[in-house]
Amino acid sequence: MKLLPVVDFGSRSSTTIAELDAACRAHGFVLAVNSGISKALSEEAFAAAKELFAMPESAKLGLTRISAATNRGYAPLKLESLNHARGADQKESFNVRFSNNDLDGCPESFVAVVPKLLEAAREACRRYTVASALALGLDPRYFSRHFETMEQCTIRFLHYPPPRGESLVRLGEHTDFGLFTLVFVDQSAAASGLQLKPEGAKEWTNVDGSEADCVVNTGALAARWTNDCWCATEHRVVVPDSTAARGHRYSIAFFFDPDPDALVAVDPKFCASEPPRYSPITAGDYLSAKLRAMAPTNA
Ligand SMILES: O=C(O)CCC(=O)C(=O)O
Ligand SMILES: [Fe+2]
Repeated sequence: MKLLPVVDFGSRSSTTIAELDAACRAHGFVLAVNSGISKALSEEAFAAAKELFAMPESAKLGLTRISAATNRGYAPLKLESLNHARGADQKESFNVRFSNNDLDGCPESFVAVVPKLLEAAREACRRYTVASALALGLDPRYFSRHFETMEQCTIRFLHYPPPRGESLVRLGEHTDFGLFTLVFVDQSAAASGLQLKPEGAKEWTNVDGSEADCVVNTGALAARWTNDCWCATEHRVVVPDSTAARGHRYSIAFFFDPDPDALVAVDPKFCASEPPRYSPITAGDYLSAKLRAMAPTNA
């Protein structure tokens, strides 16, 4: 596969917009620069996340625990499964949202960086929603108007410890749920291990995001709005080589999910040659169902 295009989130040039559209139609993955989340801030966030995950097990188990209803807090190793057929994911994580975070027991550095990241995420959302609406030939506010409260957006800090002779798949194949996701990977990891498989492809392709701020991928709600013109492509995280197998991998995923009352219905623009593939659903109903399915007990 051709290397992923590097998209400048601040640019509205016709070349950038056309590259974004072409990549999202082909597989839904691009690399971003000028995302709104600076290098210094992502480095500060990784340092804080490493401190959080290095806390003793007993302290981590005392942190607020994630549930499908809140989607905030700590998920211990192997609690969740993005792909049930494959078993538990080899990761622990901590989620924050735009309000009602309970950071009791988290390191000071973590408590300090969360509000900065949330503010930067708001800017990243503004930049990318406008760029993607333009790329699709839609009104510039087509998506951004559904990110007023940002209450369904989530920042997820992830830690994948060295695998203990188990599966080399760290995170099972899945598609993301929302409009789009930004993934930052700690650059000290020898190789990222993030892979994507476009529909119909037989092989997995490595995603190398080292030249950019982060990787951006299209989520299922963008696919629904565009009648699959923009793809929500399967991706996963594997242990890419023996050096990585001894290492810890850290990433931070920003999930941009529209406000709960946003009605996601296929836009007529994408129904010229075929009927809508999806019935309308609110972003609230869609995301709740997905989060319940990912939870360990389906509760
Ligand atoms: O950790 C990563 O690099 C990817 C995470 C991811 O795809 C997800 O959490 O949905
Ligand atoms: Fe994902």
